[in-house]
Amino acid sequence: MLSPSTGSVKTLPDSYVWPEYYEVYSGSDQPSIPVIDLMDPNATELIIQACETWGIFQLIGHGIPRKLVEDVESEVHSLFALPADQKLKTLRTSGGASSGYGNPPSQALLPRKLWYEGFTIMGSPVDQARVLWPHDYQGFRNTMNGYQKQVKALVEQLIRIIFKFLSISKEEVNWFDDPSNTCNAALQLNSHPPCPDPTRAVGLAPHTDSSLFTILHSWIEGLQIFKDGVGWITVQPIPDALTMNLGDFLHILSNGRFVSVLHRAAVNQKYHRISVAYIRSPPTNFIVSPLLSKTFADSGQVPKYHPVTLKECRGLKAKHFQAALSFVKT
Ligand SMILES: C=C1C[C@]23C[C@@]1(O)CC[C@H]2[C@@]12CCC[C@@](C)(C(=O)O1)[C@H]2[C@@H]3C(=O)O
Ligand SMILES: O=C(O)CCC(=O)C(=O)O
Ligand SMILES: [Fe+2]
Repeated sequence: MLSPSTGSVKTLPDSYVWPEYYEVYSGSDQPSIPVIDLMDPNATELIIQACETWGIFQLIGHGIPRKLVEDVESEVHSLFALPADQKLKTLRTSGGASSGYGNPPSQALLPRKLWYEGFTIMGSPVDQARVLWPHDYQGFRNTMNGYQKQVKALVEQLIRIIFKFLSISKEEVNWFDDPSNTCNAALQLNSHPPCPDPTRAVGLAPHTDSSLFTILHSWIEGLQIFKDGVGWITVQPIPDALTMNLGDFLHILSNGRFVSVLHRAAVNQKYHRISVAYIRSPPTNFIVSPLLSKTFADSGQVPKYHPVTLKECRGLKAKHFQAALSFVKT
C-alpha cells in the first residue's frame, strides 16, 4: 500500500523502483482490441471470437447510464482522498478474499512495491461506507449499490452467452442463478496517484484474474494487455465503453479455448488514475473442470486442466502468483 507521504514525493523511493521495464508496443500497426456493440445483431459471434483471440474487448451499447458511471468515479475519488487513518480503519484482516482497504494479495510475492492503493467490496458496500463516512455514507452506498446491481446483470448476461456456446447446462452451474450467492463477486477499486517516475514504477503487476469475467472501467489510460506475437499493448479508453476481460475460470471451462488475458496497470506522472473492476467468479468451493462442458465430454478432447475450486486457485495464486495455473495443468 502507498504510504501517505508518497503522494507528494519528487523522486521515486527505491522500494518502488522495478528492476525490469516492460516495453510497450509502439508500432503504427499496433492492433487494437475489439470494440463490440451489445445491440449488434452479431454480438454473440463477435463476443465468442474476441474471447478466443483476445480474452478482452470493449463493450458499448451495454445500457449502463453514463451518469451512474460518473457518480462512481466521483465517489471512488472521494474514498481515496480520505485521510490515511480513516481508510486504515477498514484494513483487510488478511491478504485473501475479504472486504476493505489494502494491498492486493499478490504484493507479498512481488520484488518491489506497487504504486497502488486498493479497496475491495465483497457483498454490500454499506459496512465499509459506515466506517469511512459514519455520518454521511448514503451517497457512497447508493451509488456503489446501483453500479453493483447493473454490472452484475451485465456480466451474467455475458456469462450466459458463453455457457450456452460451451453447452454448459443450467443444472451443471445451478449456483449461477442463486440470488444468495454474493460471495463470489467483488468490486475492486484501484488507485494510482500521479507518480514522479512512471516508467520505473508499476501500478499493478502482470496477472490474470481469478474470475469468470471481469468488467473494468477506467477513464484514464494505463491498462496494458499482453498479446501473443505482439507484446504489451495499451488499451485506449473509449467514452461509454466498459472493458470486459476473461479470467482463469472461463479459460479452464473452455479447456484453454478462451484466453485468460494477462494484463497490468501502468501509472502516469500527471493524473491520479482510478479503475473499478467488478470481478465475477464461481462460488468458492465449486469444482470447475473442462469436462463440465458437454461439448468437451462428447468430443473426446483431453482435458488440459485438473478440476479446481476458486479457493484452491486463490491459494495457488497466494503462493505462486502468475505461475498458479501451471499447477492446475494436466
Ligand atoms: C476478489 C479478488 C480478486 C483479486 C484478489 C481479491 O480477493 C481482491 C483483489 C483482486 C486482485 C486485484 C489485483 C490483481 C490480483 C491478482 C490481486 O492480487 O488482487 C487480483 C486477485 C485475483 O484476481 O486473484
Ligand atoms: O487498473 C486497471 O486497469 C486494471 C485493474 C485490474 O487488473 C484488476 O483490478 O484486477
Ligand atoms: Fe486484473
